[in-house]
Order: sequence, then structure tokens, then C-alpha cells
Amino acid sequence: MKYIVGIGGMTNGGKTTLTNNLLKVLPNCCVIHQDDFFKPQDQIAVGEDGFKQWDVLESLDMEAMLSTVQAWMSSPRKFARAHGVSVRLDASDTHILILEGFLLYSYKPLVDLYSRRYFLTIPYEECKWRRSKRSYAVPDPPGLFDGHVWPMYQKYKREMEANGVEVVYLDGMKSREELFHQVLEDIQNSLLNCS
Ligand SMILES: Nc1ncnc2c1ncn2[C@@H]1O[C@H](COP(=O)(O)OP(=O)(O)OP(=O)(O)O)[C@@H](O)[C@H]1O
Ligand SMILES: NC(=O)c1ccc[n+]([C@@H]2O[C@H](CO)[C@@H](O)[C@H]2O)c1
Ligand SMILES: [Mg+2]
Repeated sequence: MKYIVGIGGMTNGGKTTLTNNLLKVLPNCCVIHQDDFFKPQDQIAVGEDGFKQWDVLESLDMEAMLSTVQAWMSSPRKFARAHGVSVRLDASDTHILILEGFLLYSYKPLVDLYSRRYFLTIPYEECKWRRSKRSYAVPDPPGLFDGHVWPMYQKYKREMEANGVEVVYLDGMKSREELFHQVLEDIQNSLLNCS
């Protein structure tokens, strides 16, 4: 069985942390990070607001991300081997793929491929605080969070809800451990229901 999990949601919600914890324990589990598909800086549009528009879908090479997902779908075993993931030879033959990123549910060709879509959220103040402590490959210019990051987050979330995309909301204020156990248990239950 092939099982695709989305760990999506807002910037600094804890997506990468949760994903890395799940990867340590889930068998036959590969990962694709959406952040690896950002276009080069010179291809990022500058908005009327003067900010580079990093937080829009057009700043990501989603076709390339989709191709990578399709490569996993056509042969999870080969994909795992190529990415250094050890494959267990047990009877169930379940293969899991985690897609991790901030705009997972806004690109139509991917939306229906998920078996389960998680969406991490934290309050505005916490998000702004966590983000201010981070250093990205391209540092945030002053005002980017309120001028671009937060409004784009709200816009895409509104669209996702309007489109009726079903997600499991996760409270990113819970501890790392609690989130890990909650999601692991949920994935295990959902896998049992699928098989
Ligand atoms: N459950 C948690 N409670 C408190 N802090 C957390 C929790 N999970 C992650 N963090 C911290 O919050 C910050 C963001 O975490 P992480 O990088 O996992 O988020 P992300 O959603 O992947 O963010 P990005 O938008 O940069 O991809 C990090 O400093 C991390 O250590
Ligand atoms: N990874 C990058 O190239 C990059 C560059 C500039 C900004 N970002 C930020 O990453 C977040 C998603 O994880 C988004 O909010 C981007 O602003 C990433
Ligand atoms: Mg991350």
C-alpha cells in the first residue's frame, strides 16, 4: 500500500520538527520537503509592496515537486533506495511518503493524492516571535512578516477552506513530544483502517 501524508500549515508551526520525529520511527518512510523547490532568487517576483514574493505558489517549482512525488508513486522501493532509506521486507509492504511544507494544499494536482492532510497552526504573536528567531538562507527584510508572510498565509488558508480541502488541524502550541505522539497514533490508526 502507498500512503501519502501531508505535514502542512503555517510558517514556524513546527512542520519540519514534527516530520523529522516521524521519520525516525515510521517504517519505509520517505520525505519530500517543499522548501527544496523554491525557485532561484532572481526568479522571485517583487510585489507592489516592494517585497520579494516568497510566500506565493508561483515562487515554488511545483511541477518539479509533483514529478518527485510521481517518481515515488511509480516505485517507492526504488525511490527509498535512491534516497538512502532502508526498506523493511515485511508482509504488509506499506510505503509511506511525507510531504512537508507551507503550501501543500494549494496546488491542485497534488491535493487529491494525500491519504491524510495535517495542518499545524500557532497564534499570530507566537508565529511572528518564532520567525524572528530564525535565520533563513535569504534573511527576512524588516516588515516582511506583517507585509507579506502573514497576509499570504491567511489568503491561502481561506482559499483552501473555500475549496473544501479536508485537513486535520494540529495545535502547534503543544509540546514537540505531544504532537509527535498524537500524529503517530493517528497515522497508525488510519493505516489500520486502510489495510
Ligand atoms: N511544538 C513546539 N513547541 C515549541 N517550539 C517548537 C515546536 N516545534 C518546533 N518548535 C520550534 O519552532 C521553530 C520552527 O520549527 P520548525 O522549523 O519545525 O517549523 P516549520 O513549520 O518547519 O517552519 P518553516 O516555515 O521555517 O519551514 C524552531 O525554532 C523549532 O525549534
Ligand atoms: N528556502 C528558501 O529559499 C527561502 C527563501 C526565502 C524565504 N523562505 C521562507 O521559507 C518559508 C517556508 O518555509 C516561507 O515563509 C518563506 O518566506 C525560504
Ligand atoms: Mg520547515
